Amino acid sequence: MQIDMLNKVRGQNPVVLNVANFVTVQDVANALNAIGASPIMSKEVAEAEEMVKMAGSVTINLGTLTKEQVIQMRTIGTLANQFHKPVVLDPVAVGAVHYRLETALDLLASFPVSIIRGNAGEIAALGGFDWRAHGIDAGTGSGNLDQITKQTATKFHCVVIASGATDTISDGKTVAHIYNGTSLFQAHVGSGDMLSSIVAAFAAVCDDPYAAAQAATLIFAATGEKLALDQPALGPGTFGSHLMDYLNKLQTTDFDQIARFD
Ligand SMILES: Nc1ncnc2c1ncn2[C@@H]1O[C@H](COP(=O)(O)OP(=O)(O)O)[C@@H](O)[C@H]1O
Ligand SMILES: Cc1ncsc1CCOP(=O)(O)O
Ligand SMILES: [Mg+2]
Repeated sequence: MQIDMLNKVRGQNPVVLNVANFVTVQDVANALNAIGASPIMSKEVAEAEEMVKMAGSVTINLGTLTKEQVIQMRTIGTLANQFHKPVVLDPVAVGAVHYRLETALDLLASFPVSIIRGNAGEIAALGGFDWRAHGIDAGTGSGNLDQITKQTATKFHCVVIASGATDTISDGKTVAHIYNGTSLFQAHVGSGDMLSSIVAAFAAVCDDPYAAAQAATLIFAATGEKLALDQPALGPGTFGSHLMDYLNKLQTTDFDQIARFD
């Protein structure tokens, strides 16, 4: 586990281009900034080429998609591939809304992505597995998440992160798990979106998307866990603002005692 990748993010301050959703855009920008990356959001397709050239990586978040935005997503994804910039796809609610699933599959057929980061309901839907997603939330299913994550990674030739109480990560060959976290993440809308863009920040400074996915997922989940342990009185609102402080202040050594993964 390359926890010291956090220092590379802070040292290089990579620009992360985000096609964000309008619900959590500010959380995503602040979380990226706090951890040491440089966020930029864009809604205009005409600036796509300049934006992609400037960026170290790209996050495409389907959270509040429109037809116009899907054109922008396709343009940015294609350009990112052309300029060798890693793309992270966050397939918000594809497990619950058929239109979104069709759109996500269409985008994935148009350009390759380095990493897909979603909850279990979203990853199962992309992989074609049976699951009962619940809006933006993972919902319930009885499938084996190791198999679902691994086979979805194989299907799309990329790294897949299925986040949740345990985060399951696969490159299609092996499966890794992160056991850190806190249930307060579930109470704060935007936790998954922040994670996806932080994964992109790590992918910008590391040529190995599997290693970047594992390091980013561990650091995000363990940061929330340490915060919840240090300040047990926090609720969903205060957790969100304190999370920014912790993303900013924690050092790699702070994870020595707390990190749980295999
Ligand atoms: N029940 C839980 N217990 C601990 N951590 C959780 C739990 N659910 C989600 N997380 C953490 O919350 C973060 C966001 O993941 P998740 O909630 O699955 O995404 P989304 O918001 O897209 O559904 C991840 O870091 C994950 O580890
Ligand atoms: C509530 C909502 N509606 C559309 S996008 C969105 C935010 C999803 O955020 P997250 O997946 O990070 O919880
Ligand atoms: Mg989500």
